[in-house]
Amino acid sequence: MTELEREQEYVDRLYARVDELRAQVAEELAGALRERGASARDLVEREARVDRLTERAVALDHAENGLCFGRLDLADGQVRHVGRTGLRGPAPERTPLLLDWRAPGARPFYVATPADNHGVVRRRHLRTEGRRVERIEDELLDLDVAPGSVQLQGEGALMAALAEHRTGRMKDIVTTLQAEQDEIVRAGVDGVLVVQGGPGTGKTAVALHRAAYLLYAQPSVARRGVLVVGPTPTFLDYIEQVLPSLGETQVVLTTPEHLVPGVIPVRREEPAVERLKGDVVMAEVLARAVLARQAAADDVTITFEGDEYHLPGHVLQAAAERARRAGRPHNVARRHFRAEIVTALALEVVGAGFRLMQDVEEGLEDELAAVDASLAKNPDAVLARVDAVGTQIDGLAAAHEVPHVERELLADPAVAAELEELWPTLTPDALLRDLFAGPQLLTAASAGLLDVDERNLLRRDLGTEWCVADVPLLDEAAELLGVDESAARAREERRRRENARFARQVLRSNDLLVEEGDGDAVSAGALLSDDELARRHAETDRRSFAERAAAERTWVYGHVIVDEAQELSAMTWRALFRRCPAGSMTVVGDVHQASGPTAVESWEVALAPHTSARVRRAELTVSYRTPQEVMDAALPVLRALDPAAPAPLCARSTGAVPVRVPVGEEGPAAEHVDDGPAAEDGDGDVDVDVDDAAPGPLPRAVAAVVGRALARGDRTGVVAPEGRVAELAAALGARAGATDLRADVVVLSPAEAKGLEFDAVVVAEPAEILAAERGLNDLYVAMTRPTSTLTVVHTGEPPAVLAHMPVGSV
Ligand SMILES: Nc1ncnc2c1ncn2[C@@H]1O[C@H](COP(=O)(O)OP(=O)(O)OP(=O)(O)O)[C@@H](O)[C@H]1O
Repeated sequence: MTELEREQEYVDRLYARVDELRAQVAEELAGALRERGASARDLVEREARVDRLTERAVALDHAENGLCFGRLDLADGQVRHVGRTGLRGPAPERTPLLLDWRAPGARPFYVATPADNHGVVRRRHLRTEGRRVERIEDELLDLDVAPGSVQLQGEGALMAALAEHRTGRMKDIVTTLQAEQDEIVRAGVDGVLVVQGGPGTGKTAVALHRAAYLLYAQPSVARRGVLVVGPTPTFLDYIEQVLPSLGETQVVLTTPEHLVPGVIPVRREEPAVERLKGDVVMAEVLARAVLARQAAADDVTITFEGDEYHLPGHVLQAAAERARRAGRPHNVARRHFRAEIVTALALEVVGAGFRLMQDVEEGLEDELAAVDASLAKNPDAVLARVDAVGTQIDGLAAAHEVPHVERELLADPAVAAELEELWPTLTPDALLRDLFAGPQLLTAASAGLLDVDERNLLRRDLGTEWCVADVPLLDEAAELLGVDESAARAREERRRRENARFARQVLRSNDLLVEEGDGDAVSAGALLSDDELARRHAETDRRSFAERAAAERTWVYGHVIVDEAQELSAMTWRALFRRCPAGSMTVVGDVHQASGPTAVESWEVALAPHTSARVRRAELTVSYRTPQEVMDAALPVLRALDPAAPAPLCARSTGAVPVRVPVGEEGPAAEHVDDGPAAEDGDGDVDVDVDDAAPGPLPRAVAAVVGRALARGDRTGVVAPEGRVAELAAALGARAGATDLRADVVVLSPAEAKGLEFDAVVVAEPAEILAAERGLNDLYVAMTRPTSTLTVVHTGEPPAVLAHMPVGSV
């Protein structure tokens, strides 16, 4: 029997066990669903069991592909197979059959080297197709073991994975995770872990595997889930399969611009506006804007039942001060402010009535005239109050009156309107709209913080739709304003009681509940409290974890992962730390790829305001995407950005030297474009749906290069200056901008290309890319997207940073 056959036998055994478990789970699930249950508690337990079994069934399904991918032979003779999930044999032995890749025992699979072999003699990679073992490949790690005793087979699993054609969907790298990556994946959960690394060093892949690891290893993370923040929706589409393929679903994927549920920004603004809105100064402006809406008046006069009552400014200010105590947000503090003001008013009203009565008793003529006047205005109210206070008015009697008058005050629309004016209920939307559209509000909120030009940048009409940079401001505003949940809580309590009543009826009608004399619920052997009944019934929220978490702005996650983190503004960082106040985050990015208006050039700057968070740094140094030849071509761009930047090391070299294709007025001189090795059977002919009426020589040249890449079977990305994306896409018959990456050819701006990769990349008109605000960074991003070939197509002279590239024959 060959080694391959032996492994096949073992893998067959694993799949047989999976099938057995699946059947078992399915049977138990069916049984659980059929169960009627003797008691209401049984019902509760049954439901929990159904949830558990469903989760297990899903995990077993996810493990189907690539169930087992590794094996460790230890010096003590032990053999461990490593895979996507842990498996044990049947009870009572429960022999370990397969080790979950995240278990501590599997770690040597990723980190053992001949120099530090962690007790491993041999590491074996298994490449499977469905349930069939296609290939095995061994590494000998204990050099003291006689070389003849183990057989090394196959090419490096890593190289095979890296050389594969891309599919437009990121795959997990659980089978070939490298040691420096594994260290990051398994790093402790506390504090912020910043991972800096050049293009293609696996930052995204590692961050996602870290999410899977933490969900497996850290109960606190599993309870609250993980938030993954990526740069664009296209990027999220690109990575969305990775965590499910690792069996993890407790994850919410989002972009900074979709962080606030219900807010869908329609566009970006000028860089200067985005920069200003992203600056931390806006937190202060917003805080002041909220303060300005709280009892801003000096004195007020409130009319109630025809009489005027005066509230001096100092009374209002003192009440406002007390309401704001303990950092209560505006809409919560409002309740306290209102209560105090209403009491003050009620005392005024009662006091006025009391004085009136005294005056009446003293028989002062002019005061009688006042009573007459009052009666004339509102006879019922005055007589009612006189009645209530009676003849023996004193402080006590007046105090009894106060709650009654408070209720009357609150029910009076004019008083309610005055109170609302003094301290309005505000939504984030209203606060920001009023601020940006009202010159006075903005000037007051930003005095000493912003100058006139900056204020002008923020001005907009009341009805303008939200833009990307408004999102963290709306989040900040939501935090400052808070939600007064007292009414909702009261509603919830009513609903809870209603649920308990309903659950009781259901149980009674199913003969599961016997009512005892005192009204307590007694079921066969089990007592169920009202609370439990209500909870049991209320748990009808069948949304998935991700749906619930994503819908709740204030959801606190167990861990937050931020990709392309160098792009985030200070205001976005504040919004993210709110989603994980404990500051448990993995922040990955590359400061040399920083290109947006709010991007930072150092992690210290980005995280400085969050000094309470413990920050650790890690670095990834080897690029697994970018071949050496491509990195060499991009190196002058990196050096122009930062002469001291270390060039990422490359895991492989392809022999395909990137070329530039100059385009004259007439376009490429011939139909043939030599941009690297042609497909084996390719003759270099253009095989792309080129629009013959393509408007100019550049689109024609790009189309020619793309055609050649497609002929090689390469999934191709064209990265072009933003202003040319539509034109080039039209010429190529492709869809422009963020689109389905599974298409053969995609045309993107450098910003849209962030984090993505393609077999072949065509960079169009680099001089225009360089003309953007952070053009060098954009060009560096664009040039480092290919896994295989890079071609730069340009009109005119090449930019200096690309002049070194050899010219492709045209
Ligand atoms: N250990 C590995 N085994 C196999 N493939 C890997 C490994 N590490 C990274 N890769 C692959 O390298 C490519 C680049 O990875 P990834 O996108 O995570 O890099 P990145 O550092 O986020 O890049 P960028 O900064 O350009 O966004 C991906 O195709 C990824 O699957």
